[in-house]
Amino acid sequence: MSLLEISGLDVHYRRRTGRLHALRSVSFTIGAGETVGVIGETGSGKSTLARTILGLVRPSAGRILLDGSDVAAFSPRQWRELRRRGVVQYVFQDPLRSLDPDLTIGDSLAEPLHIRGGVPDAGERVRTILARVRLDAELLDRLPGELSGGQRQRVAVARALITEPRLVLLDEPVSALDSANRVRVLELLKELRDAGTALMFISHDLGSVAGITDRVAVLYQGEIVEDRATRDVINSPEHPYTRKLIRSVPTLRREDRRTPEGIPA
Ligand SMILES: Nc1ncnc2c1ncn2[C@@H]1O[C@H](COP(=O)(O)OP(=O)(O)OP(=O)(O)O)[C@@H](O)[C@H]1O
Repeated sequence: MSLLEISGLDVHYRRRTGRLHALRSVSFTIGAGETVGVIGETGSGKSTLARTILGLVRPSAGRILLDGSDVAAFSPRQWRELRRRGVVQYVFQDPLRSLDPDLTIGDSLAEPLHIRGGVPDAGERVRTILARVRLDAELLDRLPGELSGGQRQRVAVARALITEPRLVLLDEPVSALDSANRVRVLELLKELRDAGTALMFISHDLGSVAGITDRVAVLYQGEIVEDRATRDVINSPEHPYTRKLIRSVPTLRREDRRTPEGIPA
């Protein structure tokens, strides 16, 4: 059974000018421990998909089976309970959105454990997770505003991991970082993947998810137009929109590759 199984998902937004059909009959799965990319240009519905999986947007139709439960039909109370268990976590592009500016890093990291309750060794877990993202324990007393952008994103990743989630949704997790920090955060996410956590990478840029994902789903105007192994999508894109996306990433273009190592795993 898949960890996440979405079928026939429709999302509408009400706007002054009428209803906007943001997701159209989206069906999509993520297996336990799988790493999947969702790519598409701005406005294609990527964040809407993530927000719907997190219970922040209510779908107008469809099913979202998370670990076997249909969360699309959950009441607010059931959602609170699900969040408390920390089965699904998320990391946004801007770490300041994931972190409370008035909480120290230590308190921010411990908060998901306190919300869940019954975790006696929270302090120890916080120090362990900080070491795992390779940050110094001296940062624990600082506020998010007193960290660099790269450090903040690593804290946001650590906070998402502290409840040992089975699925982490990552919305452009490295696009705001410089290249050194980008490499560090991607390495950390690869470790996570190798440890068996399922990851859903959202990005407008196929190039930034190609090296880390097993599969890629391409979202175009609210519809999934392609969903296959990353390597196949890059080597033989089926949809014209996917071909356009690939042409926009010079390092992925066939004619630019000189060695087999250039082909993303
Ligand atoms: N709360 C909202 N109310 C009304 N319309 C919305 C709302 N959120 C998103 N939309 C619209 O829904 C469509 C999909 O938006 P969404 O944010 O999911 O796209 P996206 O692919 O994540 O874009 P980006 O890459 O720019 O973040 C867009 O047309 C957007 O304007």
